[in-house]
Amino acid sequence: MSRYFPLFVDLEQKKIVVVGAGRIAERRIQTLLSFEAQITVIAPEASVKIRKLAKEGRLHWQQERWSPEAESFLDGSLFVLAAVDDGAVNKAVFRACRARGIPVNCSDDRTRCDFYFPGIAEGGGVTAGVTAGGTDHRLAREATERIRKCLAEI
Ligand SMILES: C[C@@]1(CC(=O)O)C2=NC(=C\c3[nH]c(c(CCC(=O)O)c3CC(=O)O)Cc3[nH]c(c(CC(=O)O)c3CCC(=O)O)/C=C3\N/C(=C\2)[C@@H](CCC(=O)O)[C@]3(C)CC(=O)O)/[C@H]1CCC(=O)O
Ligand SMILES: NC(=O)c1ccc[n+]([C@@H]2O[C@H](COP(=O)([O-])OP(=O)(O)OC[C@H]3O[C@@H](n4cnc5c(N)ncnc54)[C@H](O)[C@@H]3O)[C@@H](O)[C@H]2O)c1
Repeated sequence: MSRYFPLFVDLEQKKIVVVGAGRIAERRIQTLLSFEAQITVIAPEASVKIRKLAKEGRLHWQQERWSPEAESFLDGSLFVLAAVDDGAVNKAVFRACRARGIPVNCSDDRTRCDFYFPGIAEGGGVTAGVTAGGTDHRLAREATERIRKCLAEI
């Protein structure tokens, strides 16, 4: 696999579908909301925080399991995150996105990621996205923290 290119994208008003509403989905949704994305979550159960965001109208929670019928929710999305605690479901989401030409990230399998979710460091008017090339999330976290400290001094 070649190195992934760091692209900086305007997410304001862009539809993003997240399948799964647990710990990983919640962390990533909070990040994406801070970039003004329009989130649709598909999951039968959701974390307390995601339920609260849905109640406040800050995202749309489609309370159902992934199924072939749910595929219609993918239409018009800029990209999709699959963060279900069941590899078979993440794989099914991956296939549905590939069939539609929608970039997809499976949080349980680096080989099923058209893009990686980065560590994000911001400060002094700078936004940095950090990846260790998909091979080492601990290294990505450590580098992100170091860059955060660096940007705090700018
Ligand atoms: C950077 C960060 C962003 C974020 O997630 O926000 C991130 N992972 C983070 C944390 C983290 N990841 C994992 C744990 C729990 C285990 C532990 O504690 O060790 C924790 C800790 C936690 O969750 O606290 C496990 C894990 N991660 C991946 C797999 C699957 C695989 O490797 O195939 C598995 C095994 C899952 C399983 O076993 O089922 C895959 C990916 N994780 C990535 C990003 C992508 C690029 C990574 C890179 O650049 O190299 C990539 C490749 C794809 C993607 O998901 O985009 C964030 C750290 C920064 C921060 O916290 O600030
Ligand atoms: N990439 C990363 O950084 C990283 C880190 C840790 C774990 N993971 C992986 O991410 C995935 C999610 O982990 P988590 O800790 O958020 O899990 P979790 O148990 O907290 O949440 C799982 C979510 O999936 C939903 N779900 C279950 N079946 C579903 C279905 N059929 N259709 C739609 N939604 C369904 C549940 O309702 C729940 O909201 C796991 O595969 C885990 O291995 C990735």
